[in-house]
Amino acid sequence: MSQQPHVLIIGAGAIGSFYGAILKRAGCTVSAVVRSEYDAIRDGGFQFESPLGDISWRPDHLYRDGDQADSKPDYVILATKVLPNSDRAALIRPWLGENTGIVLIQNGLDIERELADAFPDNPIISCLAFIAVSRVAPGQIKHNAYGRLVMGRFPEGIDEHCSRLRDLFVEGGIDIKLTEQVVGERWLKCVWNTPFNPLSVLANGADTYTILDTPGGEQLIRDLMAEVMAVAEADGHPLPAHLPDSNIAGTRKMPAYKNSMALDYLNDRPIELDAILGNVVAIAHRLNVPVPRLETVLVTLRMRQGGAAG
Ligand SMILES: NC(=O)C1=CN([C@@H]2O[C@H](COP(=O)(O)OP(=O)(O)OC[C@H]3O[C@@H](n4cnc5c(N)ncnc54)[C@H](OP(=O)(O)O)[C@@H]3O)[C@@H](O)[C@H]2O)C=CC1
Ligand SMILES: CC(C)(CO)C(=O)C(=O)O
Repeated sequence: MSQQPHVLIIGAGAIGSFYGAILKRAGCTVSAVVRSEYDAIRDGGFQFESPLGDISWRPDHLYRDGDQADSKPDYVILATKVLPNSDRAALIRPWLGENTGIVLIQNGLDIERELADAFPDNPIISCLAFIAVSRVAPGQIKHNAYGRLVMGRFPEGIDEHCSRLRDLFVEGGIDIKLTEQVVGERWLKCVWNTPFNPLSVLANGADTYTILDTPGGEQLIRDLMAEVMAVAEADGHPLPAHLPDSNIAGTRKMPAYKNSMALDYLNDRPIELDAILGNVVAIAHRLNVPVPRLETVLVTLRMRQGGAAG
């Protein structure tokens, strides 16, 4: 691999453009595939408001889609939303060389398998983002806080692709945790996302304080967390019993916050219902773990979507 890797971001929205900015600061060549915001980004690049300072940047190469693929980057970072109608393998395929690392910075559970099956010879680096960042206008991004990534090779382990990428992110100013057990880390994060994200949509785009402070709200969150933890344990990833307490205490310490699914709902965009909730319920069914509350939330949201997500 060359001194300064070439990184391609596919789906450079809030997350993709943020981590692209970090890799640009680390001296990488960073290119981007963008869809609806192509013209704005071609004209003005990615403009940031961020506590990190001015991290605005312009992609070295800008593409509309894989038909324009003219290189095989060292890493392809996929940062689209995980939606049922999006063929993620098709988005990546045109850009893959023999040794290209596939990096997923996306929420959800069991979201890697489809890509591991499609590209068995390429390393898959699975990442969890702990950050609050959102698009406010075409090409304009507001980074509110945080930025830490947890990453590891899927299905397990840490290899040289992970370590190299970790070094680059650290050089760019981001805190990274490398993990041997990235699936366990996905479960850990889902204990927060699986209750909070869908509930915020049922509650009409509610923020974290509204959810926790509505009478019965915190208890509902705790009950949903307990169901997620029971599925995680049955799937071979037991989680610490104090997790609901520490998650809730941590959430109360942050300012009132609207998660990414609440923002999608409020902006009339599709929500990642299957990746964040549906896949957890599917695993529960496979392993015979009762999850009545998670099922209720899932089915109600599917009704709301007119059955489209079913
Ligand atoms: N934002 C946050 O704070 C956090 C987000 N996450 C997760 O990160 C992932 C990305 O989220 P986020 O960045 O917020 O989402 P955004 O909606 O901001 O960005 C997604 C990007 O993907 C693009 N895209 C979708 N399909 C295609 C396609 N076929 N070709 C090219 N581009 C495409 C979208 O373009 P278009 O505008 O055309 O739709 C958009 O630019 C999600 O899984 C989310 O759950 C995790 C932690 C925090
Ligand atoms: C954990 C959190 C809230 C970080 O932004 C997230 O993953 C989301 O917004 O979906």
